Parts: sequence; structure tokens; C-alpha cells
Amino acid sequence: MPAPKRVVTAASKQEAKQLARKNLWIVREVQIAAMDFHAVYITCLFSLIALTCAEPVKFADCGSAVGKVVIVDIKPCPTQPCQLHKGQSYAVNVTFNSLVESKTSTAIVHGLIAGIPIPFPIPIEDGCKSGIVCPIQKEQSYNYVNQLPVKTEYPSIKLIVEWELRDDTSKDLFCIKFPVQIVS
Ligand SMILES: CC(C)CCC[C@@H](C)[C@H]1CC[C@H]2[C@@H]3CC=C4C[C@@H](O)CC[C@]4(C)[C@H]3CC[C@]12C
Repeated sequence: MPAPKRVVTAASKQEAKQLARKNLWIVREVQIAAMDFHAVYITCLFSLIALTCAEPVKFADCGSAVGKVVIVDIKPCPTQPCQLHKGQSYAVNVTFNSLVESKTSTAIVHGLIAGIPIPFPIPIEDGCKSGIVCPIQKEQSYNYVNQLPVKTEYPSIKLIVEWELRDDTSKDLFCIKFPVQIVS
């Protein structure tokens, strides 16, 4: 049976054109909606990054004898030296490579005020409870993380924080120094 012939009239051509135009509009609207969504999404993503991302902090190595410091992050620390606001909490994240094996790791913190080291007891001294999987292996990368509150009773001063992580034999897996400013 022969296929029914389509009759192409001027009217049906006109209709087809109208339909194509309408379709184009729908496509455009969808595209615009997608762009809007993209803009919102990207803005949200960037603000989230700005709010939550840690900033690499300039630090001095004070003798990491049995380790190599890769990066030091403090959260939040948008400007350096880090401003520590009383009543807020701050997290430090030290990425380092261990050059030795060690069953234990112990963190020791000092505040250097006018060059004099003042011991600062931290609630969790055990590095193996601060993000590190013990025993520590040789040539392995680790992330030491700790969070501390800045109490209102601290004085508003500028000082240098010295943070060490010691191995079984009391040698430093890392020793870092960075300036901070305590502000009200
Ligand atoms: C960047 C983040 C993770 C570090 C947070 C550690 C802060 C809160 C610690 C590290 C060393 C600490 C200081 C060490 C020594 C002293 C001297 C003491 O007479 C008053 C408190 C003061 C001034 C401490 C305030 C808190 C301090 C600055």
C-alpha cells in the first residue's frame, strides 16, 4: 500500500514555523533557568569554601628532627598573623611526613612571650587521639588535628605559639612556630 502523501500547504508551513519559534523560546527559558541555578550554585560553593576552608599559615620549623612538615592550616585565619578572638575556637591541622616508626606521639605547646617559653597544657596531649593512626610508620604522611578554645581570661597580647609532636624517644616529629594575636 502506498504511504499517504502529506499535503504541504501554506497554512501548515506557517504552523510549523510558529511551533519552531515556540520550541526555541522554551529552550531559551530552560537555558536561562539553568544559568540562574549555576550562578546560585557557584556563589554558594564559593561562600562555603571561604567560610570553612582552612588557610595555609606561614610558620617556622623549630627543628622537626624525625619528620618533615608539609603544611600548617589554622581554621579560621583569614589574615596573618592569626587573630584569635576570645570566646571562639580554633583548629590547627599539621600535615607532616614521618621519617621514623613510633608507637606513641605526644603534643607539647608553649607560648613564647618576649622570647620566654611558657608551657601551655592542652586537653588532648595524645597525638594518636588527634587524627594520627598509631603506630606511626616510616615515610608516611599524617594529619595532626587539634581544636582549642580561646578563653576570655587570656590577655590580649601578641605571642608566638610553638607546637611540637614528640615520638617514643622524645624527638620532634614536627616542631612549628607561628605568631598569633589574642583579641577581645
Ligand atoms: C591557632 C590555634 C589552634 C592555637 C590556639 C592555641 C592558643 C589558644 C594558646 C597557645 C599558647 C597559649 C598561651 C600560652 C601562654 C600564655 C601565658 C599565660 O600567662 C596566659 C595565657 C597564654 C597567653 C596562653 C593563651 C592561649 C594560647 C595563645
